[in-house]
Amino acid sequence: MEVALNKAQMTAIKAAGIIIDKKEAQKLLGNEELWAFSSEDLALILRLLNATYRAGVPIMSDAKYDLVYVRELESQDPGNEFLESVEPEPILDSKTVKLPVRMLSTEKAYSYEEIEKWVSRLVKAAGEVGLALSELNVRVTPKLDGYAAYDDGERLYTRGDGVKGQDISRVFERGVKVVKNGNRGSGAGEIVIKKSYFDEHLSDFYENSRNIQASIIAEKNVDEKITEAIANEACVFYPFTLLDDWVGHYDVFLNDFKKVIDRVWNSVDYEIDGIIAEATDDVLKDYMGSTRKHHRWQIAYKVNAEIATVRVLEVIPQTSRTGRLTPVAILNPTKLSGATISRATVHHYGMVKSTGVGKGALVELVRSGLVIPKIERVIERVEPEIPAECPSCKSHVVWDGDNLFCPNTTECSAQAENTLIHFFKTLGNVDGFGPKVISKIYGFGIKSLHDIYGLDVSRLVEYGFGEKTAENLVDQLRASRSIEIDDWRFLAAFGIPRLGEGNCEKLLQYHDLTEIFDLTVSAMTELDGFALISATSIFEGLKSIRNQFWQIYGLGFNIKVTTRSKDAGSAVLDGDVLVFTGSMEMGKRTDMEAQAKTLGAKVAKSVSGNTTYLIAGENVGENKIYDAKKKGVKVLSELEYLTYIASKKPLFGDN
Ligand SMILES: NC(=O)c1ccc[n+]([C@@H]2O[C@H](COP(=O)([O-])OP(=O)(O)OC[C@H]3O[C@@H](n4cnc5c(N)ncnc54)[C@H](O)[C@@H]3O)[C@@H](O)[C@H]2O)c1
Ligand SMILES: [Zn+2]
Repeated sequence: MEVALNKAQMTAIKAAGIIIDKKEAQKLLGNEELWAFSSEDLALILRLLNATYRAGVPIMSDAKYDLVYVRELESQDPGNEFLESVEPEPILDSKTVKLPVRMLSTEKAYSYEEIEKWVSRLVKAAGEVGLALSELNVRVTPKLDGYAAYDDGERLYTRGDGVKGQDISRVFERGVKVVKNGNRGSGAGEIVIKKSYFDEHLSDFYENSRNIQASIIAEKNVDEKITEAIANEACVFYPFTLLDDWVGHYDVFLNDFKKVIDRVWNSVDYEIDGIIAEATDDVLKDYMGSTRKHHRWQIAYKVNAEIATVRVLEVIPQTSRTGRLTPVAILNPTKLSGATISRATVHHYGMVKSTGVGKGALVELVRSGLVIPKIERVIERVEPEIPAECPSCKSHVVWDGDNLFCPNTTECSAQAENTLIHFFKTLGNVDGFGPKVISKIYGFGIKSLHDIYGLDVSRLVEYGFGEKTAENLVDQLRASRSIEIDDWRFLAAFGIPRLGEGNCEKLLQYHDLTEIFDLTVSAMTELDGFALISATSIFEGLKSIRNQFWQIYGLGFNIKVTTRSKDAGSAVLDGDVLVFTGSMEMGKRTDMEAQAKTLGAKVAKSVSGNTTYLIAGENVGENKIYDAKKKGVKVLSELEYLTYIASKKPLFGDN
């Protein structure tokens, strides 16, 4: 196998303190005859893989890492240091600090039998510690596949090497919130990105969410798309205590294993890479303790992943609603984890070009659990075919970054049909207008939503639909207007770029549907969560659908209006940058900080030239005060601060 390491991967390897030159590293990684390696070399390869993975630029899938590489070292040298310790995270440009608690990895199980064995160890330990078996319960949660962190209320820490981590409190300063409006200080969790948001807004720009997590955590500036994702609460810190869970007796857990797993597996809209099962009894947990690598009372269950080598029959382009050409690889049908796979999408044409996926290429496919199969790597590349024209309208296609686009936004039938399909799919209240029906009526010249809503039974029969089907379709059109629909969903159905469901919901918290077409770009940027780039593109998008929108709106839909955000316009501390220090009389400092944020202030951890006020409670060192004053920052006592808020807050209004 050929492995070409890129610059980011080499940087990650160097940053992890591994001294190796690029050629040598490529040679090690390229040789798949693992049995021929010494255990030192295998451990070195694992360290290379780990360093790139933690930096957000992995070389291979987790499945292959776990099932091929780690397993090989386990069989050759089970006591190897690499296997016994927590796989280290890269050192960031931030302070290394001792962790308030040890943060460990988890033991892993890939089969029911391994879970059974773990449960029997719990049962044995329960006997030894005198816990009645009727009280032996298990908590099961989804295993979030994000970036591990620990929040003690003051700081946020990375896992580091499990004992010492790094202070990444800036993640909160960047606006990342605790999920579900949870409190600060709820312990271990993961920084994760909402899957649906990633697919809709980020997948064209980032290969995986790990790239994004890594840049949020690193010192470097995050780009606008990430800032927007943070503002939309699509990127959050998720403490494990807040996870929906299944808790029950160990017997039920074993007997209903599949049911429990299925339920937990589907309980969150975040990437997960398995489920976590753990004992709930504190005495038992204390008694069982941990190794240097994992807690004995906890285990991760991962669904067996499978890998297959497949020949590509051809790669065909498909034009999406936005004009982007998606490369679809048609494969020699192959059985993988119980399903027959005959196609897989490639990320974009840039990747087709760089990896050489085309007719006759040999690729490796991985399917892990319920995940859609992915082309893991290309074993034999070919000279790929890059389409010159749109498969639908034959327009000459153009590159934009890594993507090919059909520029014909007005007459490309693929774009138009997919736009119509998107409308009905987003409304989500009727299901008759899928790809087949849309494509058929489009062929008869029904090219707009307005045309569709003008259809009657006799016309549909003319187009070749049966009487029953035609009646049914007309009924559905009627139903789509009479069934109540949220205004944000209705707006999102028009498919304006950057105006997906999340942003529509946000926007309509501030303005009515009827007002948004008159919003200026600058008015939009003043709303929470709309940066300049998206505001501009939303403005253009709204302008371009304006007429069509009112035409459709005028047909009379049963629209439910979003309730206006209570604090719209009540950000009394807007523009203030506050730093709190010392112990407060009126409540916990963290609560005061949270309140200040809801009032629109930015809260920082240390005083800088940008700070508006330093709010000093009890027991604050002279130096701190002196320092702040020297920087020209005004110092307020707790009481002065509360008076300041009160003076800005309208007293009895609810606005
Ligand atoms: N692709 C690669 O090249 C590559 C390289 C290195 C590691 N990896 C992957 O990383 C894994 C090792 O990662 P790890 O050391 O983080 O160990 P792990 O996969 O066992 O995960 C342990 C972590 O799970 C997290 N977690 C998520 N949900 C949880 C929940 N509900 N309850 C409790 N904890 C939860 C915790 O933060 C904990 O630190 C490997 O098994 C492999 O899959 C891949
Ligand atoms: Zn086209």
